[in-house]
Amino acid sequence: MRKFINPSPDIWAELVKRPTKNLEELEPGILQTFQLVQEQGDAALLQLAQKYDGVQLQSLLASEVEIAEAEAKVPQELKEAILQAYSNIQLFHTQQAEPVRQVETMNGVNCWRKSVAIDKVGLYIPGGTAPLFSTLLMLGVPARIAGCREIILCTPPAKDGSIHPAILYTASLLGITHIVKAGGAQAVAAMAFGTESVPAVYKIFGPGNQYVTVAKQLVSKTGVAIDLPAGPSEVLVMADESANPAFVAADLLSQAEHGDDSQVVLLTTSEEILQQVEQELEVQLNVLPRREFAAKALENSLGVVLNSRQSMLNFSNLYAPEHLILSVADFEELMEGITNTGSVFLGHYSPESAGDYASGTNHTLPTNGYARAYSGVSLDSFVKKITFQYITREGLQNIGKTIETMAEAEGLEAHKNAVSIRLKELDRV
Ligand SMILES: NC(=O)c1ccc[n+]([C@@H]2O[C@H](COP(=O)([O-])OP(=O)(O)OC[C@H]3O[C@@H](n4cnc5c(N)ncnc54)[C@H](O)[C@@H]3O)[C@@H](O)[C@H]2O)c1
Ligand SMILES: N[C@H](CO)Cc1c[nH]c[nH+]1
Ligand SMILES: [Zn+2]
Repeated sequence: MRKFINPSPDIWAELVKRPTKNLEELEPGILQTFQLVQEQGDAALLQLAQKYDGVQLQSLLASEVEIAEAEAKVPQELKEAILQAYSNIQLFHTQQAEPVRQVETMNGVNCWRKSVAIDKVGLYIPGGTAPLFSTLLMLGVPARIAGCREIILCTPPAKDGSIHPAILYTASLLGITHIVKAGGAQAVAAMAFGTESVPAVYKIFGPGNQYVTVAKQLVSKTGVAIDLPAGPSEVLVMADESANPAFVAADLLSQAEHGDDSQVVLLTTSEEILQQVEQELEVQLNVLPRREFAAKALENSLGVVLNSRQSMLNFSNLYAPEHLILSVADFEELMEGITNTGSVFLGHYSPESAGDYASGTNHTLPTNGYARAYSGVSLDSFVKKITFQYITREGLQNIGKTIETMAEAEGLEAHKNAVSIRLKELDRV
């Protein structure tokens, strides 16, 4: 962890930069992948599965037999946990549905907005180093609530060509049957452009490593929509003297273990807490199965002592972390000052893992500072909001003059005429 004691605000902008490669470095390789997929379709996906996932696939699609057999391979305890998480995520996201509200802006001028599902969506489920079936719940549940008709799932295959049974089991729960064994930029390209086995979709969802995230950003220039840039995981913890150093270290490690390009940040008003957390990190890191990823991520991470709660807040808002934990005694006031983050965890007993798996909130969240302007995935991500209006004869007489005046001032006579022609007819009757 890189340590800073009361760093001058002049260097904060430098400190909040993430350790990820930039777009320019990754772009040429990803554009080559796009071209290959566009030219060769399924053949390119098979070739790239061999190159990047080290597997020679017999088929790109998971078969009905593979999907059916997965259920028996998932332990009962895990099934129950998945069902509990499913239910909480469903409850939280169902409440996000907006009722249709008709507003009469003037007498006879009626406006309303309706949410309509995006017809064809593609879900990317990371699987490079860990099979994130929890991500399938985070994307599949709101897609189902929204009513998306066609759901395509892409996830990288394991070295033996299989897909983790928990991903297949979760897909079955969600009624998703079009499961493609493809990862990385090639999966994103397949869902954007279509191949023989992968129908092109209207919007691509899902987190992933830097290749996946940059690929999504690049395809979004070609007409397909994307949810948000959700790259390598991050957490920022603000800790005061009341924090438990072992809890804080555990929270930092929980995101550091995602990958060596993850970054975690500790902000504290106490040098002693920083030291204690560092000691705890060492103890807990050594027994983690994914300690190599976590150790690399920690090298890129920050421990910063600041002299006030307000400074912690200012730094955090500038950093705009994917996840923010307030490990402080009285979080209420601090909470009100938060402006930039994906998701907030309050107090000493709200670990970030709760949001990753089961509390109900969505874990697909903006990283790399994008939380300054983006929100995480929600039910809204899977719908379009279409506006409607119905103007009565009386309504047009009420609003007509306003439209005519504005159209004339913009020099758009045809716009004005569309109103005038009707008003003249109404004057005649
Ligand atoms: N922000 C969020 O909401 C969120 C949620 C969950 C996970 N994540 C992040 O998702 C990521 C998962 O990463 P992962 O790698 O385990 O799985 P992944 O599925 O995102 O990526 C694996 C794929 O990357 C491609 N790839 C790997 N090395 C490559 C190379 N050198 N060149 C080109 N392509 C290459 C391969 O095609 C491989 O199939 C982690 O960074 C994690 O932090 C983020
Ligand atoms: N922390 C990740 C989002 O950044 C989500 C996740 C899935 N599984 C465990 N964690
Ligand atoms: Zn996580």
